[in-house]
Amino acid sequence: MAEPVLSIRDLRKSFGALKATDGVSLDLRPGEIHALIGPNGAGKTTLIHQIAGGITPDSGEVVFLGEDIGALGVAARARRGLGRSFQISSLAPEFSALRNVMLAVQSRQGSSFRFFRPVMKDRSLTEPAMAMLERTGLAARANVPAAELSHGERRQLEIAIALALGPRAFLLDEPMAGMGPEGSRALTAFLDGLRHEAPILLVEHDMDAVFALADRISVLVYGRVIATGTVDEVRGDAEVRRAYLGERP
Ligand SMILES: Nc1ncnc2c1ncn2[C@@H]1O[C@H](COP(=O)(O)OP(=O)(O)OP(=O)(O)O)[C@@H](O)[C@H]1O
Repeated sequence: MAEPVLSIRDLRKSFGALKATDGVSLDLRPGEIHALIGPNGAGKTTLIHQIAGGITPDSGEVVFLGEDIGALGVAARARRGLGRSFQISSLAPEFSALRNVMLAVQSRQGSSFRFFRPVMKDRSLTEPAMAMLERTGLAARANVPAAELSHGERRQLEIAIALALGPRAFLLDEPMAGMGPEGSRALTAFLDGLRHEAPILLVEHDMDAVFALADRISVLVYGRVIATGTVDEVRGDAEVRRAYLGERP
């Protein structure tokens, strides 16, 4: 089997007496969507932040592309190709959608000797940025300030920005949140194709999306992975049904 792109080994994080991450190990393999599901407060977001670098674990390892990245900060992990799109947006609201993506393209290219050229006329920035907006279905809204985009459009923009950074893996925390049924369907189709570009660790409450997309699912309950498997394996797992799926209407 191909080497995992991302490996988490025995990660632990407590907040006081609460074990938010209680010995979590999981892998993200090339080409896969690995969904992380679990009830509210199970520790999904805390885990994602430890992988991205925003929260320091008490112990355990995060290995990305064969390198232990535990000592690196958020920006250094992003530069290594850990792409993120979070519930909390990092867009520049007054800038157009295009300009927001251009900033990402620029940070990837490095910005030497750029200041002599008017940025919006710099085709080495506008063309790749436009291509990303086209891929995420936002090209027609390129000149609209991020602040005026709808919630769903901002999600598309965040993904365009993540793509512009040339990710080797994606961490997506509830990308479907706040999307209408139409938006969820469109985003599901988009993520379906994206896995071949970079594998995705997907935290998501929308079970239709999870069951449609996931190659594997890990179920987190009280900071522990109680099951990992294919959709069918996880749906048929008695402990999962009891702890999580069974309690849903
Ligand atoms: N900074 C913090 N200080 C103290 N407790 C925290 C902190 N961050 C998270 N927690 C607690 O850790 C547990 C896990 O929270 P987390 O947000 O990771 O869960 P989650 O699975 O992402 O939940 P949800 O599905 O509701 O987003 C919760 O009990 C939460 O209250």
